[in-house]
Amino acid sequence: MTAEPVPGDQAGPILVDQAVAIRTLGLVRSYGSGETRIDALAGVDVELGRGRFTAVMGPSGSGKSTLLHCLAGLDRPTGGQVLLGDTDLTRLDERSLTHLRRDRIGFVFQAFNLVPTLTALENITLPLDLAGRKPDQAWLDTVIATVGLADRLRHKPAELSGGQQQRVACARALVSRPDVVFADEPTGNLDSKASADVLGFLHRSVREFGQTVVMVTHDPTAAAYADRVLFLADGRVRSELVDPTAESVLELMKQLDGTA
Ligand SMILES: Nc1ncnc2c1ncn2[C@@H]1O[C@H](COP(=O)(O)OP(=O)(O)OP(=O)(O)O)[C@@H](O)[C@H]1O
Repeated sequence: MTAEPVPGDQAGPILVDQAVAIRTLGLVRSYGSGETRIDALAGVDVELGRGRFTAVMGPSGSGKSTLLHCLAGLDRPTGGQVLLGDTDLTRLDERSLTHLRRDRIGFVFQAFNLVPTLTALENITLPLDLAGRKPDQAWLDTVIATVGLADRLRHKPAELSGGQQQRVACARALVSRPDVVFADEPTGNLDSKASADVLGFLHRSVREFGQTVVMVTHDPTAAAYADRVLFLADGRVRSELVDPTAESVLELMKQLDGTA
């Protein structure tokens, strides 16, 4: 592990652990003010490992999506810091944040979010096209082969099944080799076979390509694909499991429910 100071940090140098892809310090996201104020995140300190698959779970309203959106630079926290490597997202202006999302972050959403008028291949290469970058052909071929879409590349999203569409979205997220891929309920709209395909692919991207993946899910079976599961409650990290199984996740969910 090597460490280096974070440039420009007012509270003094923070050591950056190179094994950590992204970390938060005292992360707060509040909505509203006065009596109607809601702290969606009420002080979250987490370190998410590089080349690791982390799942985020917790009851509805516990802050999972808010955390994911703050980590991915899609939402602005009201307090604390988000450090992607040595970049503090909370200090970036909108333009820099847009570039950071384009160049260093990949997304997979529950609703696939593909462009309907583009083919599967055009959807996959869209982030690179928008950035004016040429795809690394060997890497593109590897990603397409891994998601098993080689014979579907000329199809438009409406001609693909939900599972195939989500595999296109996964390939699109990976093709620029982002620092982190964020997946928000990626299997929420899929049947169990298609879910297993998508989760298997995310898992392989971590194991074989060293990708860092952070996924929000309600499903213990999905969480079991991760290396680590964080459990949120009331905007805070309440507990965690390393090397989870569906059974150990379910068991901890029951315990946490009982003590809520
Ligand atoms: N734009 C907003 N304005 C006001 N309150 C919000 C907003 N977005 C989220 N919240 C509130 O913040 C809290 C956390 O919401 P969040 O969507 O992060 O929870 P979640 O754990 O992802 O829930 P779910 O599992 O239902 O998707 C909730 O109480 C929610 O109502």
